[in-house]
Amino acid sequence: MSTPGDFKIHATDGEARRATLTTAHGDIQTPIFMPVGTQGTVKSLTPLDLEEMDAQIILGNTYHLYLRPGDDLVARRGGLHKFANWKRPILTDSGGFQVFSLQEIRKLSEEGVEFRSYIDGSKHFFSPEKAIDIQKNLGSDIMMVLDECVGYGADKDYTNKSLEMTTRWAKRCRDHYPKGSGGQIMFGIVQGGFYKDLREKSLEQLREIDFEGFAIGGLSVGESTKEMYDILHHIAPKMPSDKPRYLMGVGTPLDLLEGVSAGVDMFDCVLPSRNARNGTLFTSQGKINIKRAEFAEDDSPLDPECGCYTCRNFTKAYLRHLYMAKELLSYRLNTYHNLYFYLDLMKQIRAAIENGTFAELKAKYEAAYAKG
Ligand SMILES: Nc1nc2cc3nc(NCCc4ccc(CCO)cc4)[nH]c3cc2c(=O)[nH]1
Ligand SMILES: [Zn+2]
Repeated sequence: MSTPGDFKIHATDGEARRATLTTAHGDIQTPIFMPVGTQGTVKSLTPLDLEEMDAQIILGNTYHLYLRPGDDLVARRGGLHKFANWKRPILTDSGGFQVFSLQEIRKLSEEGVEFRSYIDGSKHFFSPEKAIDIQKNLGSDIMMVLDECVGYGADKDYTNKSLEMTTRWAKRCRDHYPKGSGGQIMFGIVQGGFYKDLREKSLEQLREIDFEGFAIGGLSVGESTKEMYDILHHIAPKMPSDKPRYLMGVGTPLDLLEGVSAGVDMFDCVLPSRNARNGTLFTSQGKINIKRAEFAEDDSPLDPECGCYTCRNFTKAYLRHLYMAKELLSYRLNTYHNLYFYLDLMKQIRAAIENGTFAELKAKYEAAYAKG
């Protein structure tokens, strides 16, 4: 009988790992991409759509669900799985990043963070314990600790003090929900900004705490791709090799391939769903924007190599028309394709690690996406 948090590595190819992570709502095959369902829904898609494209796990958000409809309301309805009718695993972010990135007005102290609701301006306070209680109410399979994600360009002294508080908060989160006290598992979050020594310090402090997995936070915050990859390759291989490694908020198709090559197992990003809504679509030949006039009478599918519902049933001409007409179906068909593309890329990555051809797969996409 496997236990939530069990992590079994089946194959490696360089630093890349092919593994299985056990959660209370089923096993997850990694490397994995997690579609973002901030408010308990992946915008414009149904759970059936997500199951059809083999989404194994989706991401929800403590900050948003706490403010609306309320984590207590969700708990009274049996938790987020029941409320949203999603039977597979859910990971919830702790809200740290959202408070720091969405809120101008907020007060940070050792106790936690005070902020105002973006909905009605009411005042709220997240302590580490409160952030865990909300995730307990939501019933997510993987909980994230409350952390401070320092902004891009934060100086070394501030970054150092911040990571030390994030470690103290991480300990408080773990103590508030000890390992094995329920079916939900908990990940620590490595901070340290763009300072390699501080990244190592954050990791050394966190690995003392018994988390089922570790995330890399503080990236995808406005830095260049080179700066992200530099930190990524420095810290990912140093993270516990027997536990899942999750790179938060990342990224483009090339970022996913780079992350896997550095030893990362889990990813989430709003990019595929958000870009779908502005007509930017990912294909095996690179990125295209469907609103371009050249597609007005193009009767070919979006991506001839894609097996998704959108590519099997509609032409670029029709998808362009829907976009220009601001039809709701444009969101749905574009989102369906982009997420299918990301999930299929991860499926190709898993197979490539199993048969030792990951480098070739990475080179293929680097060529297709070279123009950025
Ligand atoms: N708890 C926690 N959560 C995080 C979430 C993050 N998400 C990101 N980046 C997402 C950035 C991002 C935002 C929007 C778009 C689409 C439009 O361009 C793409 C990426 N970085 C992140 C860092 C943290 C972090 O340290 N701690
Ligand atoms: Zn498609």
